[in-house]
Amino acid sequence: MPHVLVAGKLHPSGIALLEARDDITFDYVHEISEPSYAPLIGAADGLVIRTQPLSAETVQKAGRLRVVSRHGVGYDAVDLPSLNARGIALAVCGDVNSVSVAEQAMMLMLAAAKRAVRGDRAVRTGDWGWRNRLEQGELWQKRLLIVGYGRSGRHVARTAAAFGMEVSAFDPFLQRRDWPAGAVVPVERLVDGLAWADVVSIHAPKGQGPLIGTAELAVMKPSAILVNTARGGVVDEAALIAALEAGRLAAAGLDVFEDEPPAPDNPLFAMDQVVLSPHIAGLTTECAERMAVASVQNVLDFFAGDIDPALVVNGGHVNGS
Ligand SMILES: NC(=O)C1=CN([C@@H]2O[C@H](COP(=O)(O)OP(=O)(O)OC[C@H]3O[C@@H](n4cnc5c(N)ncnc54)[C@H](O)[C@@H]3O)[C@@H](O)[C@H]2O)C=CC1
Ligand SMILES: O=C(O)C(=O)COP(=O)(O)O
Repeated sequence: MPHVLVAGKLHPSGIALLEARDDITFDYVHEISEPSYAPLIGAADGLVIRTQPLSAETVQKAGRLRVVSRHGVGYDAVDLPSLNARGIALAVCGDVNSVSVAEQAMMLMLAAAKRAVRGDRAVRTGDWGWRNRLEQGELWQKRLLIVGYGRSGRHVARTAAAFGMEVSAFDPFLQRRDWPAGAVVPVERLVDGLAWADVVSIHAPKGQGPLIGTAELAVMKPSAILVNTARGGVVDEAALIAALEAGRLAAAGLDVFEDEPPAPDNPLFAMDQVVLSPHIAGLTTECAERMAVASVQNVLDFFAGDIDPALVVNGGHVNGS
């Protein structure tokens, strides 16, 4: 009988799918950290995992493991080479959280443009005169660059167009022929898009190094806003802090950080031109349920031999092929 390890807190609807099965056993570890689930990995044929690391060392202990299912889509914390070496499939949730991410990106964009943190503080501290300093701005007719034109980037593009924004996107991995028809103009060079944009929203996965560092921030307008709902590390956090401190960038909206949770002395905490959220872009009540159900269903489908191949990242390993 296949045994599933659920590593990290899941919406009860996902757990209910496992409880309903008498042909599956499972362990459930609420804590999101590798040391908390690693001791149980040896018994698992399937693993459902949140954003915590899955290291090569833990994969080595996973003698029976056949499938890893990400609750969510980003898999930068998973050691893919060690899964590939053992023929272990990695599945992601696909399109279940992109609407939620896009809403969060729009919320951060609006909150940064309207200087929501400063406005809130002004009311609470009796600084009513702040309203006439006119730091707050509009999104209407502003230029938005989307970096990474995949599932979440495309939802942001559609929503931003409805706000009256002019939208371009940078995605070097999308062929021109795959570029969806519509008003979104492809940008060939990231720096050209950054120099053009009033707002930049990041929707690309975390790779080897930061996509946006000192040099990229330097070409952005001093009035520009940066929004990151993708991953900490896609934007060089120290470079971002330096640009904000020096007034070379006007504002930022961040859902993700290089260290999560960020250290209490992170300079971003003292900046009220910055609006922050605790990696919740995909974690609305509705979306948490969709991700839990989808990630558990992916494991069940894998054992049944009928998982959607589009959801398996390292596709060649499905069903041991
Ligand atoms: N904050 C949160 O709660 C969430 C964060 N995420 C993050 O957002 C990322 C994107 O999610 P989706 O849109 O669903 O993924 P996706 O795979 O649909 O789209 C990502 C796009 O980025 C492009 N890309 C890859 N490398 C790039 C580069 N160097 N420059 C520009 N574009 C590049 C790809 O070609 C692809 O079109 C995930 O990898 C994940 O890290 C995703 C969901 C929730
Ligand atoms: O989908 C993603 O990549 C996320 O960041 C959300 O993942 P999580 O809810 O932390 O498992």
